[in-house]
Amino acid sequence: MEIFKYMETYDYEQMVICQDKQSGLKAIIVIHDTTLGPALGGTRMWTYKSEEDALEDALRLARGMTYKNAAAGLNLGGGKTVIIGDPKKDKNEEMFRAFGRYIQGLNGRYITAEDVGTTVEDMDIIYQETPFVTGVSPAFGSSGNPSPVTAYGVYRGMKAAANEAFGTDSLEGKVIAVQGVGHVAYNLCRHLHEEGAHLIVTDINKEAVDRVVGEFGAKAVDPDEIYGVECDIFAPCALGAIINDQTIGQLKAKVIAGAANNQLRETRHGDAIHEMGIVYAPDYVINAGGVINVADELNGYNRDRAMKKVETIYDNIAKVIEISKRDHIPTYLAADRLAEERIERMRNSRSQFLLNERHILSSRTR
Ligand SMILES: NC(=O)c1ccc[n+]([C@@H]2O[C@H](COP(=O)([O-])OP(=O)(O)OC[C@H]3O[C@@H](n4cnc5c(N)ncnc54)[C@H](O)[C@@H]3O)[C@@H](O)[C@H]2O)c1
Ligand SMILES: CC(C)C[C@H](N)C(=O)O
Repeated sequence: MEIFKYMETYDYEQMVICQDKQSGLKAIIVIHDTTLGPALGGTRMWTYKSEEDALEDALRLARGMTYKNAAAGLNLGGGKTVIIGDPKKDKNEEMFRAFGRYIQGLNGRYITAEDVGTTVEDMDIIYQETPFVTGVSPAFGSSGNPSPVTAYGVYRGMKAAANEAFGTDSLEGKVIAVQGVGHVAYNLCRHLHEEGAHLIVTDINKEAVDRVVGEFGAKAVDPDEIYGVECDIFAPCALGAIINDQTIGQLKAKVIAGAANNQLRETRHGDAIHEMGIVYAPDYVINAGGVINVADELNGYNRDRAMKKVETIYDNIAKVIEISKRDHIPTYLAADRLAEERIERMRNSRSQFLLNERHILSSRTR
């Protein structure tokens, strides 16, 4: 990859390569845009096939956070970290302490939280080195694990998308295919089951599948089968790029609404599903519940206030669908316009992020 060319094309601000030999830390922090405020985005730990793959993931995810935070109406920019390694085998305390020191070195330009492969316990370790971390344990006055809140936001957004496709936002009796039943999707399945939906699920982790089969009466299928199952709604809740040339032709759903980041491999895949008449709830709009929740920590966490804002994901998805219909454009493009217009308006009234008291997580105890 020609890094500067890529960064220039999508207007990235900064990339930090972090290496700590003793702990084995190999991390890439990417700050995409701080027009709206400090870059808030989670830390993913994953076994990438190559450094190139890790770099590309970090870049794509960081830019996604800029759009997510802007579309959610947060005064935050976008950034993300990937740590190269196996979250089941390669973690140690020194690694997250070392990573915390790198974050501290950015002096508030980047604030982290959980993502795939990282946990509240990891955030607690980072917090020993820097206040610029959210999703820390409630014992510190924090909001804890963002996944259940993300799940609730996805559930609300799914209802808004269903309203467009089926003329009712009730999910009772709907068949919903869920790809990946990890932290977010387990909680999503609970909401869907409580509303009377029928679940078809898959995961590469058998234990995760067994849990939702046992608790919510879900039917399990193999990972490759999930795209082609007969269903009303497809909920991608694993990793990104799963709407692509290989999968689109298999899809039977009328709605795509799930938690995964970067679901479209390329924008042309968003055009294709639009032409097929599928109502697509743009990933970064529907999965903003977690970041809305952790962002509230910056004001001294208040769960009621955070949940009220998460409720607005229903309205945000409805608004994106309305713009899509009004302007005859796919929903992914409508969401991009919403986010870009907000950033542009703010860019004209202020430029770069400056640290002020509101961004210091002072309400917590150490
Ligand atoms: N956790 C959050 O609050 C949050 C917020 C916004 C977006 N997201 C996104 O939602 C997605 C899920 O996040 P999570 O926190 O639940 O992660 P997780 O790691 O707990 O769950 C992901 C699940 O997907 C499974 N999986 C991976 N590859 C798969 C495949 N090919 N087929 C089937 N299953 C597969 C994993 O085994 C795991 O159980 C991610 O894309 C994440 O970036 C998460
Ligand atoms: C909780 C958030 C800061 C990060 C989350 N993983 C997301 O992608 O939105």
